[in-house]
Amino acid sequence: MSIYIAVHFLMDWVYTHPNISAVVSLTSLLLWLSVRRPSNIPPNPWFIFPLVGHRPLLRGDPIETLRRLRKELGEVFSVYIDAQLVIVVSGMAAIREAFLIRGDEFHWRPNTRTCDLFHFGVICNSGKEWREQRKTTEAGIRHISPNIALLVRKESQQLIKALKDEAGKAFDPKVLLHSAVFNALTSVLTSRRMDYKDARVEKAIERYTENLGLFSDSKFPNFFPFQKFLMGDFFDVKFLRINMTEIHQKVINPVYEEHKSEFDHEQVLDFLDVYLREMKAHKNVEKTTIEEKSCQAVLYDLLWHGTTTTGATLYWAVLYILNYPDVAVKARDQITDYLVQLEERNSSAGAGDTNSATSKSLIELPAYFKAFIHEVQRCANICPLSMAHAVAKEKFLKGYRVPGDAVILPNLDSLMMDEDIWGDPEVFRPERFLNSDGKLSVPTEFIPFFLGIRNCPASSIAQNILLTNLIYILYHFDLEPEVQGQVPVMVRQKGLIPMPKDFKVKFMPCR
Ligand code: HEM
Repeated sequence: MSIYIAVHFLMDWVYTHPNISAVVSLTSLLLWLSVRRPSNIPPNPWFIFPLVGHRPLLRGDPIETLRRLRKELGEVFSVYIDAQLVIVVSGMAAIREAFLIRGDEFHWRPNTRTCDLFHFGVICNSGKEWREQRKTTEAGIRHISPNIALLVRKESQQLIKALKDEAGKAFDPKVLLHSAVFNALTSVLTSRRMDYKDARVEKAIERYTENLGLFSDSKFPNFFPFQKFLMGDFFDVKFLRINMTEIHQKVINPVYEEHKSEFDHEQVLDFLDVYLREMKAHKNVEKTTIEEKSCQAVLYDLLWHGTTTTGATLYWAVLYILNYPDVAVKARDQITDYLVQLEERNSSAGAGDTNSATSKSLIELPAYFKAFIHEVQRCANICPLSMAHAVAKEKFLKGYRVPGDAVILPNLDSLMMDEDIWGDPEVFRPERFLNSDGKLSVPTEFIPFFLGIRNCPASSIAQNILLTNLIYILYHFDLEPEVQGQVPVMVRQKGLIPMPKDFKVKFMPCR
């Protein structure tokens, strides 16, 4: 009887307040739409907040949360960030299946706002367009590979000079290390050297870092479907665009125009020359994306991603050297012996250049030093979620449905920091990469440059820059903390490329 009265009362109220009823019904429908989940998608935390999904769970340290969710939900799980379904793929078996064995299906990039902005280059492209850009990018990198070591070495010597200018002073080396990488990349890719004092270098680093922050920032509208229609710049999209335009105008376009006006078929020297040659070859090809704006966008991608990733790794390496002086001494002893041997070998062979640690094969480098670099990359773990992937249309992975509009994240953190693989993943211990004969031994799960058709196409350039700069830094300097006895703490900050908290260090020349 009481239910009958309540229903009757409700209907009466709806009848007399039609506007309020419509608003309440619409709001309820929207709330219901925002918490409903399609069937058979990978498991996700049962409680979902209306409109923001699982976003509140990811506040704090999102990587820590994903580690916990992996334990609770398994190797393929999902979370909702606002209205966007995000599928996280963890562990070697699932990562191999999706991105190596079925790489073609899982190579796509999601249709997010960020990818909209960057879609002419290689990083954010998919399908046929991506294949064209990727092929040309790989051809360009292959073409320059014989010269990489020499050019990188020259740039490293400039870095050592710049560090000697700061000798004995406590300073934050972040910008200088990123500039060193940026300069090495412009030199290798475009044959143009930029000086540390060139204002464009510092500006480019500043803009690249800001853009990375905007990408990483949780308020960025990638996952909010209605943001496109909002007025103003709530989500910093215009800010991101202005930054990109500035880098294009100050760095990319001038160097592109110079190359274009000087292009000589007979003298294809660097990456840009290779791209220009391909543009000529594709001149009469219908619907090709090998064109001017893509060339500029690819160069932007390489400089941006290359500088931020490799610069971050070097910054972490300096922090590890400060925190683990014994490891640094051991690595340096090996490097010193190695450089002496190389010098002797070169002088007995009559070679003019005796300082050419890296123009010789990097394979000859001492095992412990290489193990040190591997351990820096593992612990720095600078691409914990690699980059966002997608599928063109619905697929199944490990029995779960992967809808065409889902964002898919390869959880590289699940490999770099897995207790089952490393035993003590939180400990910095280069020896883990050495076998019982003292030779370098790298587990297959160590894939900082990812795997499959979408792996990092420039891992050889990145490794060269890392090894060469660290050889020279260890060889030329003792590193000391700003205040004797107070070593900077190793706190990981949030972000797409997690950086340590800013710190200061003294570079004390030892030769
Ligand atoms: C320590 C340094 C570096 C690390 C750890 C690193 C790691 C990665 C990873 C994990 C991916 C991801 C793939 C994905 O999930 O799609 C990637 C892609 C990429 N990397 Fe790197 N990278 C480094 C340095 C560089 C450098 C120096 C360059 C350029 C000179 C570069 C150019 C690229 C490009 C263009 C892609 C996109 C490839 C594609 O979408 O097909 N990387 N890198």
